[in-house]
Amino acid sequence: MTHIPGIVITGASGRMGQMLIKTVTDSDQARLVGVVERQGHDWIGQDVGEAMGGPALGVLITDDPLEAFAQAQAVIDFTAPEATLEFAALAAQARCVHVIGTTGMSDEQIVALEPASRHAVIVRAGNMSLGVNLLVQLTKKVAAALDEDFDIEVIEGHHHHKVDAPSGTALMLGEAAAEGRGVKLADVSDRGRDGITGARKRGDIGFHAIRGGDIVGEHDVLFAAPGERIVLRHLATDRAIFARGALKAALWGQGKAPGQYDMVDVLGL
Ligand SMILES: NC(=O)c1ccc[n+]([C@@H]2O[C@H](COP(=O)([O-])OP(=O)(O)OC[C@H]3O[C@@H](n4cnc5c(N)ncnc54)[C@H](O)[C@@H]3O)[C@@H](O)[C@H]2O)c1
Ligand SMILES: O=C(O)C1=N[C@H](C(=O)O)CCC1
Repeated sequence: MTHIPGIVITGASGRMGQMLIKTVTDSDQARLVGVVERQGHDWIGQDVGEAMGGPALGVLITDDPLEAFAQAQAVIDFTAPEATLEFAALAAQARCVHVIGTTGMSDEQIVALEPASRHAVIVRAGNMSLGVNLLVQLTKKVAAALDEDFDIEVIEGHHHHKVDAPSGTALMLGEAAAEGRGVKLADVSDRGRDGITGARKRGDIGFHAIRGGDIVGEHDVLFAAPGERIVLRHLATDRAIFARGALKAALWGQGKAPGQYDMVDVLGL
């Protein structure tokens, strides 16, 4: 019996799914024990290595998540909100650590994760990279140090396939800025201005989304005052940074008490 945790990757054919499969198979700290795709996908039943255009990995792609989770100690899930909710219940049933990278979840969907987190560890973050999670801490500090003479705007850019806006990362940065200022983001959030909007409201936190080409993920937090500006910036150039963070979270979660955690917990920031 090996103590190396067995990992299941959901959304196997996706941009992040394939990156996660590579990251787990390259690691000597984890074993790939299952991969899941949605029902009807043409990868179902194939060996995942061959489906990805490489050598066989001895792991067949399934559309039965519970069967896969039952063999595993952790599930790494970068899919879509409805799928993630279903996987949370099944991962809890299998007592697997559930690492959630999926973004675009509504407030109601986030609340709906609560029952699963009473039985299993959930680590959820809109961005699993070390750099962004450090930027979140910096944003909180800078926002706490400056007053409302500094207008805060979060500007993000992603590839043209991305379906949700603002990005999960932009929302993390907005939350951090609001927390630093001691306000609730919901009370000050101003998303994507268009038309005769009137002058900017003092204290608002603005969000803007660029979508184009193959941008992996770019985030600026702008603090703009009369006469000076500060820009905090993170540029992702390789999805491997998200996959490495997710694997770290899956390993960190082993043996932890059931509950909801984030990358600040995992990275000890
Ligand atoms: N937290 C982070 O660090 C981070 C980083 C990158 C992407 N993301 C998020 O991860 C998610 C996926 O991004 P992507 O670019 O890989 O998208 P993608 O569209 O390339 O991949 C999503 C995959 O999920 C699969 N899927 C959907 N429903 C499913 C179901 N019910 N069962 C099994 N598989 C299912 C799809 O078939 C697809 O293969 C998005 O929400 C994105 O914002 C988060
Ligand atoms: O490619 C994506 O989609 C990404 N999503 C996350 C977000 O919404 O912030 C992280 C960056 C890449």
